[in-house]
Amino acid sequence: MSLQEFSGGDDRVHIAGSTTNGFDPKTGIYHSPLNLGPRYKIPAKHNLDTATFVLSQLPPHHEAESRVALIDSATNERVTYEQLLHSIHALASGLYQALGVRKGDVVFLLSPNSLLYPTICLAVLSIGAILTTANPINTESEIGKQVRDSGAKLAISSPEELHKLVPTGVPTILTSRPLSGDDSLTIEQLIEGYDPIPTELMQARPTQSDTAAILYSSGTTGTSKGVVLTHANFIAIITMLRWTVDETSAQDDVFLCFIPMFHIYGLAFFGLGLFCAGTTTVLMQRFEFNTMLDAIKTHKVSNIPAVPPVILGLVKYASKAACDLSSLRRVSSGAAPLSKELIDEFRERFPWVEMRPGYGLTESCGAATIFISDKQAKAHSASCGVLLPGFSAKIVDIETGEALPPYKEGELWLKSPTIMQEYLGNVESTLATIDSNGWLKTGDLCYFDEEGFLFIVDRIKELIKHNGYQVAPAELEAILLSHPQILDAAVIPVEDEEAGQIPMAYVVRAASPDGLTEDQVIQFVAGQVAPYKKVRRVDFISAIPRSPASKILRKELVILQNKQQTVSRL
Ligand SMILES: CC(C)(COP(=O)(O)OP(=O)(O)OC[C@H]1O[C@@H](n2cnc3c(N)ncnc32)[C@H](O)[C@@H]1OP(=O)(O)O)[C@@H](O)C(=O)NCCC(=O)NCCSC(=O)/C=C/c1ccc(O)cc1
Repeated sequence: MSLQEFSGGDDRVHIAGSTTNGFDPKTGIYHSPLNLGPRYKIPAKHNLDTATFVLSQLPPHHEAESRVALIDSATNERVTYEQLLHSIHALASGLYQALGVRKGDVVFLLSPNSLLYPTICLAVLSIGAILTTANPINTESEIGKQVRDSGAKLAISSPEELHKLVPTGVPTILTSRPLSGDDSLTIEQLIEGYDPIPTELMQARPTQSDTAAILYSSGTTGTSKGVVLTHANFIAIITMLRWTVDETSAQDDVFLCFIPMFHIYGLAFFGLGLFCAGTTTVLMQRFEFNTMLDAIKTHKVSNIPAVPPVILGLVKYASKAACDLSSLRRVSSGAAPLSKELIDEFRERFPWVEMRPGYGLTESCGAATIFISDKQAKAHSASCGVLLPGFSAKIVDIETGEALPPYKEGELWLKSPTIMQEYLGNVESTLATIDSNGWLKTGDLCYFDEEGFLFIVDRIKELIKHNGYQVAPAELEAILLSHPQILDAAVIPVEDEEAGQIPMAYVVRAASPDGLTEDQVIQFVAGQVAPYKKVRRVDFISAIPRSPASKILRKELVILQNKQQTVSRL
């Protein structure tokens, strides 16, 4: 969907910050009750890329010299806005001139969060190359699959993960020099060795309709899929983020980043978008609870985009630990469900901190809902806010396909200029996820109240959410079935207080009934997947329930599991 198509036809009167429900009973469509106002129009100019858009909004030169964009929480190293701008241009020039990276080439980035991460993202985007990112804890075979699927021409890797890229044969440069003294080319060398050349001098500039990134998500079905996001998608979400910072008076906040920038949540905030607002971010390379508490105190952190396990940790441990969280002003939450009980407990323990749950997907290029005021967030405690400006939604009856009014539960469908183009090379999944009118079927069971606040009830799609990361049961089942002693298998989510959910496998053993133990099954899967995807419990069963069409009836196994848990508690 182009921006031009999107901008037509909406003549309703919006009041910024208000929450009329925006529901049109004639069409069954919910419109955002918010608008961007005259200052923050999503740019319609076709010849515009994400990096140029972001860099045009950095603080002015006289401020950029001293204004700090990033601080490494471990080393206290700082990057000013001026240094950031210089590094991005120098790296873009190095990638273009020394390595011949051109518009449309896919660059695979494999690294934990680092001060250089945003520079790499913005440099890649500025020359029209396509960014694809991955979790550095993914296994060699998961990484190999993504390299092949995305068609990566070049990889950029942290030294620790290089060995996983070697078998792919893709030329790789390192983010920094390894301690071993390996003499591979590094990003640091490119930044030091190349003078910025104005991006306008480069041939074939990217436009809004070009692909900017391919981020891997499990989508509503099956295994990992490449979510194709355009520059138009990023420019739209960054415009909304910039607007959000103003609306919530967060310009002078000190942000803490531990959410990974290889996912859309971290990428949109910390890899790209927040620089437009001139804010300062304290960056943690790896998450560790006590290090986080120290960083909050040392750097007087005021704003944390977080995920539910971290909020649970704050509630359970921080209030008992001798730590100073007085600088905190706001904690938001995304990526996985946050219970009303936990939200209420958080507010009780940290009454000076605003708690703002949100909702978003990789397929919507990040956030789709927001709370503009704390008053609203408190009054609608189990909700994740109202639609962001420019978003429309439908609640669709799962049986009849009918668009439903407030308080009726159905599948949430979204439309906005941030919605992905497609799943890379997967027409079937794209057609199953985006309908012919551009509606994205989220796979989440939701309802709106009469004021336009969204409530997530359950997941229709069969994804497991472990620590805010997606785990696709089908991927684990395929691995289980490759074991010679496993006849059949199904994987379901089991609720877990700390991680949200853990993957549990039901396994039908082949021939010798005592041959295979729970631990052997767990180890077999653990050897092939990233740690967050590990099967953490196994139960043996005589047959997996399947529909006549042979589809696994996971709901039946979930009911069985719940019953077993109740029995074991008695
Ligand atoms: C901070 C968390 C919650 C916890 O970190 P952790 O404790 O280090 O755990 P990890 O999950 O990183 O690591 C899991 C496992 O990997 C292991 N590990 C760790 N680093 C290593 C290593 N380098 N080598 C090898 N093993 C290792 C680690 O030991 C552990 O192993 P195990 O004990 O077996 O579970 C971390 O899980 C985390 O950042 N989760 C968030 C994921 C996330 O951002 N998802 C977003 C998806 S996008 C989305 O949904 C968008 C929504 C959105 C919503 C609203 C909005 O407004 C906008 C957007």
